[in-house]
Amino acid sequence: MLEVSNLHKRFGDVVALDGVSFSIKPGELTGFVGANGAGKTTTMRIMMGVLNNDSGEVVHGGKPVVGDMRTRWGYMPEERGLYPKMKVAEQIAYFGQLHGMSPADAKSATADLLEQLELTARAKDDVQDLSLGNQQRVQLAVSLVHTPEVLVLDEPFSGLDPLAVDVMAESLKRRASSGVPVLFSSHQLELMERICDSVVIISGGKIIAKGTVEQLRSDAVKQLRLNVETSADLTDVLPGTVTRDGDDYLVADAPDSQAVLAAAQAAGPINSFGYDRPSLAEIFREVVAK
Ligand SMILES: Nc1ncnc2c1ncn2[C@@H]1O[C@H](COP(=O)(O)OP(=O)(O)OP(=O)(O)O)[C@@H](O)[C@H]1O
Repeated sequence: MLEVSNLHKRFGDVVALDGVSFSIKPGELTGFVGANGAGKTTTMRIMMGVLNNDSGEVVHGGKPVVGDMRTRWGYMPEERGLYPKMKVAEQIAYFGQLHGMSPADAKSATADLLEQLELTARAKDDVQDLSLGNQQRVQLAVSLVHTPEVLVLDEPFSGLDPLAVDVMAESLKRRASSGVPVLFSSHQLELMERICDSVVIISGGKIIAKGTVEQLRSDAVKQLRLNVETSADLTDVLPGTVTRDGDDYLVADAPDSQAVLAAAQAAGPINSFGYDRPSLAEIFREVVAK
């Protein structure tokens, strides 16, 4: 288990983090969501030890994380850090060796990653000659080459085309399912909803919601959505606060879902009936606006 516990960080008068706590289970792909300036990068930098916190701690496998315990972690920083004039394959293998791999292991891991990230044809090109999206794939390879036991990625999907997004998402899912805790930030909430096991939402330096996507969506359920085969108007017939969405009825504040079902059944055959679960983007807007 990777735990971030009660992190506090100020930059002068700015309170960047105000008691940030969350945990990621091994094997969980966790999305980190927040508006600009919410505190994602600051949290990730502290997790990786590139920025000092004022208080709080990061704990991995029950032990506080200090210094070179992160040698086996993988990180994609916000400020991408590749050598533009170095060749793609050489660069990935070089970073592998910096993490303690033998030249032969680094070379073989590099070949696997080039294949997986669809970069084999570019192996001998200088990084500076690649498109930004392909440079980002190289950056991902650099964070993965040493088979990290923890993976932290700051906006790995930004600026990628849909095909590159799929390649990267597949690669992160694969790492997570091999037992690695993976945390990545993104503003692409539909993507998060599609690929994440869980989500942490930060606002103004505080965690305001966390849980699996399913939990967050179920907890946020506020209304029923139903469609009934009838020409009658059921707005005043169904119990609760009733609105229309096309042919569907939306029922909020229902005293009891079974009472709504019974009233609908009395009006005609039911085409559909269920909870109207909000999307992650809707949940995000709602919790951040609170
Ligand atoms: N080095 C710094 N000096 C001063 N203030 C900083 C510094 N780094 C971050 N901050 C401030 O801390 C707060 C959190 O910033 P942070 O970069 O962590 O947000 P973020 O959620 O990553 O935002 P974005 O989505 O825009 O990348 C902001 O108010 C930011 O201006």
